[in-house]
Order: sequence, then structure tokens, then C-alpha cells
Amino acid sequence: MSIRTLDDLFAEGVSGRRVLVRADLNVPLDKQTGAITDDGRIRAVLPTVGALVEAGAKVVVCSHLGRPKGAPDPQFSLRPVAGRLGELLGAPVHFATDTVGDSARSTVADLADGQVALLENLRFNAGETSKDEAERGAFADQLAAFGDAYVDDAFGAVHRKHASVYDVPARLPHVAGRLVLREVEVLSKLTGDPERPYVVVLGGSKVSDKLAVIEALLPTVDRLLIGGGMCFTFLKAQGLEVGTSLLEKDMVETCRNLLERSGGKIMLPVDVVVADAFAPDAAHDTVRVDGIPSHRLGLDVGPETVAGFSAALSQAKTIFWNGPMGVFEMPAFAAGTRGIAEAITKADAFSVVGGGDSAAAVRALGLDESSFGHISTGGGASLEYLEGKALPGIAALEN
Ligand SMILES: Nc1ncnc2c1ncn2[C@@H]1O[C@H](COP(=O)(O)OP(=O)(O)OP(=O)(O)O)[C@@H](O)[C@H]1O
Ligand SMILES: O=C(O)[C@H](O)COP(=O)(O)O
Repeated sequence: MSIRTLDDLFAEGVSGRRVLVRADLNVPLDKQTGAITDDGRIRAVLPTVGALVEAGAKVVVCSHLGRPKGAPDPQFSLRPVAGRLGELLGAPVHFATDTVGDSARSTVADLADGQVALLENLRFNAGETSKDEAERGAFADQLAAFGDAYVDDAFGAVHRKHASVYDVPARLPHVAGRLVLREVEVLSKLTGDPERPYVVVLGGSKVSDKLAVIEALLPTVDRLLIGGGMCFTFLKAQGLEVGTSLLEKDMVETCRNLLERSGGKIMLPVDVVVADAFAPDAAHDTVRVDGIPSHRLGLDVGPETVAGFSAALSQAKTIFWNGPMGVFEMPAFAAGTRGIAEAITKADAFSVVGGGDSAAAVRALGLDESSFGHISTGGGASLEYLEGKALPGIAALEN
């Protein structure tokens, strides 16, 4: 990979220079209070931001948060993230209340050497995610004006062809940050010739997003274990009734087709925890997958499934896990995710956890992060990397 790194930038000298850092500070927020529930993605950029501070750069950090629709939306403000970043760095982070407007211009202009600014959410501007190159380019011009050099440390967003990821590096001297380099280095071990058996565990809620990766991984993996919200579309494809569980009806046929072609590699749950409602205190029971009542919904995999999946994982030499096995945010439906996570840590295997929610689950359940080989900050990004797709953010760094 012919990508310049932070060390190359340091060799040129950064003291007194403005360095624009694209980070992925898209952290989960509590729906009621707006508080940050997992700061893993903020911690993950500290090596890059900290090193730039130490070297005396004027550090201008930018990121998206959530999916606002191209205009300011207070629930997606990065202000709380600026506070947390400041706490972790041990120095205040100057927050610009807009992204490329008056506040951003004066905040950047006032930065002293070794100080850090965070711009407001990139996606408050339609140009960030626009499909129109000219619109994206115009926004990229405004952003690029805040830096003498650009560092991409937003691994979680490298699969997005967005202005801050794809167009800004074409306008400034650019390098990869420490996090992007580490992620690519580790994930490349899974795309080469992974030690076998290679077992992939997929869960979470975004079936349609993950079908392409299943398609791409099937020839490569020895076993594919599917749980979480996405398993119900597969169970439906097997002709089972899934009650009011999460279901992507228009994907049932594709799932049936995948099951037929999987050569028995796909393992689905045999039991699930069903509840009366999507609520922490909902009445719930464990049932066989062929006995899901029509008025109830599956919110976790059951103990027999955990045992079966764990047995497969205990044989593995390489493991990739993306997506929680159930609604782990609610304690009543966290056992499946905990069980699978524990099985992964016990396996004598190189294990990678990919996905914002999966990584958050590891921490929320109090599991020892160091028992995993690597915890990726990228959900969609790590999946698309494994699919072998060209990632716009990486391609832009290579140019
Ligand atoms: N049975 C289920 N029904 C509904 N939602 C579920 C179920 N099982 C898991 N989930 C939800 O799936 C969500 C995570 O899914 P997602 O596909 O976004 O995971 P991820 O790939 O780790 O995250 P990201 O894509 O944000 O990096 C969690 O919030 C969890 O509550
Ligand atoms: O959470 C993620 O996977 C990244 O921050 C990218 O977010 P996006 O899917 O909204 O582009």
C-alpha cells in the first residue's frame, strides 16, 4: 500500500501548521439524555490527535455524527463529543458551532500551536454527502481551507464517498492516521489466507446491508453463524413463522437463495428469546425457532443456539464477529451476545470484532477488550473491506 503516514508528516515538521484530521466520532448517544454511551471511537483517535498536539500542530478535527439530512439538527451536535475529547486529551477542545462558517473560521484562526478545535457535524452541510461532484467539491474547498495538511483517521467512514473522506485529500497533502493504518493492517490478515477454520459471526439489524458481505464471504469462510435481528429473515426463508420479529420481506428470496448455495456453511439459531414488545421489561420466554408465536418478537438467541455457536467457535483459528446477537442494550436480551462474545474470547483463535455496536456491546457487557485480537471501529467499513471492495477513503490516500 503506497500510503503516506503520520510519520512522513512529522518528518516534514508540523509545528505551527494547521492539520485537518477527519475522525469518525460517530458515537452512540442515549436517546433520552443525549449523553455519550460509549466513547470508544473518541479514544481510538487519541494516538493521532495526541501526537499532533505534542508536535505543536494546530489540530482541526472534523467528523459526522448520525445521519442528519444536510442541515443543522441539534440532536446530532458534536458539542458533547468536544467535551469528552477535551477530557481525554487533558486540554480544552475549542468547539466551532458551524462546520465551515464564521464560527469555524474564527475558531481555526484563533488556534495556538498544540491546540485542538472540533468543527460542528460535517453532515449539517448537504455538500458532505452529495452525489453531485461539484456540490461535494465546493464543500471540500471550504473544508480544505482549514488545513495545510490532511490526516484521515476515520476508519469507520472510509467506505463513504463523502467530501471530507474522498474530496479533501485531493486538495491537500494527505496521510493516513494511526487508527486507519492499524485497522487496515489487521483486517488485511483476514482477506489474505486466514488460518482455518475461519468462522464469521454476523448479527445486528441491517440485513440488507450485510447480504452482500455474506455473498462475498461464503466461498472464503468455513462457517457462517447468523444471529441478531437479521436471522429472522433467514428463518422466514426456511419457511418458519417469525411472529412480529424484525423482517426484511423483500430479502427473503435472496436469503433462501444464499441458504441453498451455502453448502451447509450457514448456521442459524435453533432457539430464540421472544417477547411481547420491544421493551426492557416486556414479558419473555425462550422458544424453539419453529414455535415463535404470531404476536411475539424475537429479541435474542436462546441458550441452545449459544451452545451450538460456541462449539463451532471453539474449533476456529480465525474469527470475525459483526453485529450483536440480540438487543444487548436491554439486560433481558443480552445473554446471547454475552455468550457468543465469551466463546470468542475462549477460542484459541485470532479474533476481530467489527462494528460500532458490536464494539460497544463488548464494553457495555464489561468484557475484557484485550481478550480479542482486534476491536475495529468500523462497522460498514470493516465489512466492505472484507468484501474486497475498493474503499473511497483508502483510494483517496493512495493517490
Ligand atoms: N433481534 C433483534 N431485533 C431487533 N434489533 C436487534 C436484534 N438483535 C440485535 N438488534 C440490534 O441491532 C443493533 C446493532 O445492529 P448493527 O447492524 O447496526 O450492528 P453493527 O454492525 O455492530 O453496528 P454499526 O453498523 O453501527 O457499526 C443493536 O442496536 C441491537 O439492539
Ligand atoms: O457508524 C458507522 O458505521 C460510521 O460512522 C459510518 O456511518 P454511516 O453508516 O452513517 O455512514
